Parts: sequence; structure tokens; C-alpha cells
Amino acid sequence: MVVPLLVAATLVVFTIFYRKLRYIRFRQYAHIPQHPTSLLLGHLKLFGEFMKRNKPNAHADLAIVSMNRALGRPPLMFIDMRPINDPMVVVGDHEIADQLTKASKIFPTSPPKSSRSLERLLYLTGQTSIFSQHNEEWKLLRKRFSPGFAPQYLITFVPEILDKGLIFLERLDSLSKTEDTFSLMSLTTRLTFDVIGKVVMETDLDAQYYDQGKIGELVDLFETLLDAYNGERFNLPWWLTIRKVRRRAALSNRITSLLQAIVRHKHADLHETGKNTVNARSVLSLGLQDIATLTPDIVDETCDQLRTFLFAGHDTTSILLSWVFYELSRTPHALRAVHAELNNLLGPDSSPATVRARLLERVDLVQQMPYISAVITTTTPTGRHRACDTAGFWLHRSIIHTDPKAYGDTADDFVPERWLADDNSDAVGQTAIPASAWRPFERGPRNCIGQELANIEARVIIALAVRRYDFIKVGLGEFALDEGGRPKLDTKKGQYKVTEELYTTRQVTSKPVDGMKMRVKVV
Ligand code: HEM
Repeated sequence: MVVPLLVAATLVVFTIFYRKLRYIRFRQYAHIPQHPTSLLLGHLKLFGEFMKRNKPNAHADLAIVSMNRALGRPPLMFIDMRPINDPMVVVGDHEIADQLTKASKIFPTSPPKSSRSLERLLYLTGQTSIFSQHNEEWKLLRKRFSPGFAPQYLITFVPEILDKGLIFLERLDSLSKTEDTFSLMSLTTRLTFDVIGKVVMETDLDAQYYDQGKIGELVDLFETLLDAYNGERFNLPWWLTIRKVRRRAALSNRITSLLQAIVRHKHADLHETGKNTVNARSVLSLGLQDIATLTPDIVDETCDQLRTFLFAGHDTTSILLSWVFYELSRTPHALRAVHAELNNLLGPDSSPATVRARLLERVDLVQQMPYISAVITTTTPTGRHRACDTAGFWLHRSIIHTDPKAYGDTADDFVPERWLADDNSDAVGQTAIPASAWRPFERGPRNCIGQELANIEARVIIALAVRRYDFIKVGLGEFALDEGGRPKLDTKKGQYKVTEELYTTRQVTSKPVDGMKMRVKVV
């Protein structure tokens, strides 16, 4: 009697499970365009095949782009990675992306981000980060810290950005003498750390020492923490990465201790000694200005915002700078236009001392660089998830930014001119390209708080460096040469041909796979 009952029960359970599985694989999201799926693995196997066809260590993003193109570029594409990852709807259409980032009745501060992505970044950004909060908590944080990111404050940091930029130049000068190959990403990462430390906390992070013994402890810890994310090609659940998670937690605690000391010190300066009140202009000072009593909760919450700013503020800007110098080195007409703009604005003497003096005398010149602005607009990198409801929506900026419907036949090419507005002003929103098709900083209420800082920083560094050096790519992405040893020009694209295209990998965000290997020569 028992055996038939057990067999019957097993059959019932199996049937329920089978019907449920059939439902979630074949019917639940059948209305959304997708590749053929499998009962057991969903799209996992297919995704694996696209990953295999990719270049070594290429970012998973690139496999998603290929999957979208193979399906005829649908505006929405469903990918089922259950049980390894949440099911996702890849959004490749800028108008739909705009709908998803708007405030609405259901999501007054726009849809929340994917919990899997937030969980992964937790040790970099902290539990109460502005990045992960929603609704009222988020509104209060954004209100508290926004003044520090206002253009009128940021522009007062041009002297500090110049000083940090000169250290970057010293390093490039010495690399020019030795003719060594180096990672431009390592240099721009250290530079942008130095800048963000000043802007956010008025603190010297001592990031640009190349003797590891001298480098600031906070930067050292942050770099080690970022290294603890390397090698993860996609978001895995915590139970598959327990050892890494423990290591990240330990490093994160040490970073918190250092930041707590900085917050307490700054608060005392502002409210007890009265030292800094008049000149308080860093993001931290402005954020602490109205807080009379520093409770442990406020200290912790402020530390979470600082670590978020330190991470978000250095990472993407360093990537942007690396790609800018590379793309300009490849695109002679764009490089000539940048030189002409700087000669016109700052004078023909491109020595660092003269550029510095001129920008100190007229900081407003930083905001008058339309061609450089177009170069930055073209190069600003892509990345990051955003999700809502049960199926995550992945606003796929790599697909949106190469959509021929918005960008025409040259969607995949480096064309700064497409961003030049007729009236010579800063471009986005004033050209034929729909404003919502350009979203590297995202749009809507949760757009990037640091967009203006990234822009100012990039313009100052480009102004200092671009006329002083020839950047020469080595390895991936290096130029194809003719018989005479000269780079071959692709006349249609206006760019030098390369032996093999440089591509991106995942190192927390999306970075050039080789760290942007370069040599440099003082011109
Ligand atoms: C080229 C440089 C940068 C790029 C491409 C970039 C990109 C982005 C993007 C796409 C988002 C939205 C993320 C999402 O919706 O999930 C974002 C948010 C954010 N970014 Fe940036 N960012 C850059 C520079 C900076 C800088 C310099 C800071 C300075 C601290 C910063 C701080 C933040 C913060 C705090 C948020 C969260 C804002 C909120 O949720 O209210 N970013 N960034």
C-alpha cells in the first residue's frame, strides 16, 4: 500500500514541477521577443555559446549585444538565466528606456535597481548608499548631497584638478623618457582617485605614488577591494562566491574605519573648531553643514555615501579618459580639431605651466570647449543594470548607443561631429539625435549626480595632456601599418585601421581588456 502511494505522490509532485517549469520557460514571458529556450536551462546554454564566440575575457555585455543583433535588434529581448540569475528583459530602445527611468505613480523615484546588482556592489557602496536607496530615504540623501555637485561649486575645484593633473603629467613625462609600455587605465585610475578625494572630502588620497609603500591607505584598500571583484564575468549568487564575499567584507570594514575618522574630523572642523565653515565646499562639508550632532547612524550613513562617491567618482571617469586618449590617437581629424580648439582658447603654448596659468586665470574656459565636449559625449562609457518588478529590465546602453535608428549608418563609429550643435554650444539635445538615445549617465530622477564633475575633470585633463603627448597603442587595438611603416587610414571612418579591435572586459564595470596598454612620447 505504501509503495503505490509513494509512487503516486512522486508522480503528482513531478507533474506539478514539470507543468510549472514548462510554464515559466515557455509561457510566462512568451510575449517578449527571445531566442529559442530550453526546458532545463532556459537561455543559459545559448548565452554560454555566445560567450564562447566572444574574444577571450570579453565582457558579457558584448554577448548580449550579439544575441540582440542575431534576433534582428528587437527593442525588448527576454533572457532566461534561471536559476543562476534573475530573468531579464534587455531594453535596446531609448524611448522604452526613458519610460522606465521616469518617476511614476508606482515608482515615485523611478523603478528600483536589481537586488542582485546591488548585493554585488554592497561592499563598495555600503548598505545605505544613495545608489541603492529608494523613495523618501533616497530623496533626503540626494537633497543633502546635490549642492556639492552643483556646477558653481565644482568649477572652484579646477585648481585642485590641475594640480592632480600635473602629477599625472609628470608620470607620463618619465614614461616618455623610458619608452616603457604601461597601462593607461592604471594611471587614469590613480589620477581620478586623487581628484575625487579632493572634491568629495577635501582630502589628499596620495593615489599617484608609484612606490606602493607611499600610496595612501584608503586608495590601497580600495584597489585591493576592486581586485577582489576581478575574474567574475557575470553576477553569481553569494553562495557560489562565499570566500570572495568574506574577503570583500573584511576590506570593506577597514575602509569604513578610515572613512569614519574622516567624517568625525570634518564634522569637528565645521561645528566645533569653526575652522572650515566659510570655505566649506567639498561634498562632505556641504553634506555635514546642517547636521549639528553627529550620531553613530549619521556617521555610518555618511561613510556609505563617501565610499559610493569614491567608487562611482573614480571608476567611470578613469575609463572615459583612457578611451578619449586612445580614440583621439586613432582619429587624426578629431585630434587636429581638439588641438585647434585648445590653441584658440588657451594660446599656442601647450606647456603644462602655461595651460595651468591660463585656466587658473579664466576657469570659465573649461565650459567653452564644444569640440572637446563632443569628443567626451561620444566616448563616455556604458554600463550597469537597472531593474524593476519580477523580471529585471536591463537598460542596455551598449545596444541603445549603437542603434542605427538613432545614430544612422555610423552608429558603431567614433564620430564626435554628430554632437556638434549648429550654434556651437554643448551638444546633447540640440542635434538631430533624440536626447533619450544618449544615456551614459542615465536619465530621470536617478541620473548620475556626478556628471558635471566627470565633464569638468575630463576637459581639464584633456587640455593639459592632449597637445603634449603622442599616445601609441600597443598590442590589441594598435595601428595596422603600410609598407613604409605608416598607419593605414580608413578614409571612410577617418580613423587608423587596427590589427585587432580593442574590446572591453568586466572589472566591476566595463574596462578595456588590456588595461589600455600604451607607450607615450612628449611631442
Ligand atoms: C564618465 C563618468 C560617469 C559615468 C559614465 C557615470 C554613470 C552613471 C550612471 C549610468 C548612473 C545611473 C546608475 C543606474 O541607474 O543604475 C550613475 C549614478 C551615479 N553616479 Fe555616476 N557616472 C560617472 C561619474 C560619476 C562621478 C564623477 C560621480 C561622483 C561622485 C558619480 C556618482 C554617481 C552616484 C552617486 C550615482 C547614484 C545617483 C542616485 O542614485 O541618485 N558618477 N552614474
